Amino acid sequence: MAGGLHVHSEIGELRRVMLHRPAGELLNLSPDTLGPLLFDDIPFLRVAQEEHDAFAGMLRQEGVEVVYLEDLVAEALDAHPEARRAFCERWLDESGVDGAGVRSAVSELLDSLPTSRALVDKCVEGVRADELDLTPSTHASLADLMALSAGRMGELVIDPIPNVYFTRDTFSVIGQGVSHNRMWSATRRRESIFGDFLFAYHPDYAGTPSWYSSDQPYHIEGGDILVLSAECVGIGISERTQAAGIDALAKRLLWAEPDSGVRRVLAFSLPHKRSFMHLDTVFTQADVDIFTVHPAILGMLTVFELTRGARVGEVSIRQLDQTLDAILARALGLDGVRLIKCGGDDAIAAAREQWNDGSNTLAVRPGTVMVYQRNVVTNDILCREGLNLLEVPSAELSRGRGGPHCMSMAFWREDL
Ligand SMILES: NC(=[NH2+])NCCC[C@H](N)C(=O)O
Repeated sequence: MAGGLHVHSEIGELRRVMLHRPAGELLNLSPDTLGPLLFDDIPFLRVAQEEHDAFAGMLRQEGVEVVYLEDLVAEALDAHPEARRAFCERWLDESGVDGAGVRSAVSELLDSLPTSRALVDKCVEGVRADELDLTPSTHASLADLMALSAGRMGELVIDPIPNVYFTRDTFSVIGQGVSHNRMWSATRRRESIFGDFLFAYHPDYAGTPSWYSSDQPYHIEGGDILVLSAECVGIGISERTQAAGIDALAKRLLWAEPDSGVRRVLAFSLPHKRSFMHLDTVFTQADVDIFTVHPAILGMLTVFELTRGARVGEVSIRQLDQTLDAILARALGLDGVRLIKCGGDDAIAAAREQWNDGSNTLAVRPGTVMVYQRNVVTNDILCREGLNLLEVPSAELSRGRGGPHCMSMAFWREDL
């Protein structure tokens, strides 16, 4: 296995995966900022890190190479020191620092950091006013004064980016290329900077074909993208992923030069609400012919198929009227697939365990899946259906509203 990317399924033997270890950014969450920062509670960092280390350790135990986003971005900046300034400027531009005085104080803080890795960590963590070296020029404008009046109480001048540990979402590996996604929420938009610099400058990843770029106008989030096979990609039309974004991504995948290999995009229309946040929160693939699903979506998904149109660059669209299992079976070239319901037939367990990502499984190979330990009802059912479960401790990680699939981006899977 060389550098680069190779993902043609959701379940082929996982060889390399990218994570982010949650860190100081979670300490910069406060009750007042939880809503806009897309958290429902404040995780206890030390335990969240222990759980995350357990997750990474279990992956390694299965023979998977674990790489960390923060290391890759730092390596990219080390390989191209001239890119460090552009990286800082873009992060400052997108961080909403309007006053020139505060901006230059933050810039100095960034410049004082000894390593690229410390820089990346700081950018994720956010900046408190009491970390800045304040001079008279820092108070030169109204914008500076307003930014700092909060700061006197030790508050944040720049918000943290606490959702980085959901590495599934900001860019998506499809085949040998990558979709640089434009995120739906303001809090997650700066995450794109990391992927953009990684794929521009990292020695192992520069030159990777791009299927979508984060400066396009329509949002797409990676949790909505499932690589069902080398020829077929499933994408959720959701609160997070706009239909127009899928039009653009599908067109590129279907007609890209060099060829992406994708011949069919299935678009699944989801209700626009938080419990159905992404396609991977309502179903994920666990084995060649097994999916775990949120029972509430059965019978209510509208599915469209996008394929090459008659002329170069054209896309033809048709609505599929079969049931979800029939659509998935056809997409995978199988006679049938089994859909295992999160929570079984118990509506309360289904809703509760769904909320804690009960159907957000990460396959390390066909039939062996990582799941959150806390979803005992669903896990019991998955076991009885013959799946091999690797249970990730999840009391704290789950507070960010994402499970093993959301917390990982597959970089390399063996072909099935
Ligand atoms: N692929 C996923 N389901 N990711 C979950 C992301 C959770 C995160 N708090 C957000 O709201 O964006």
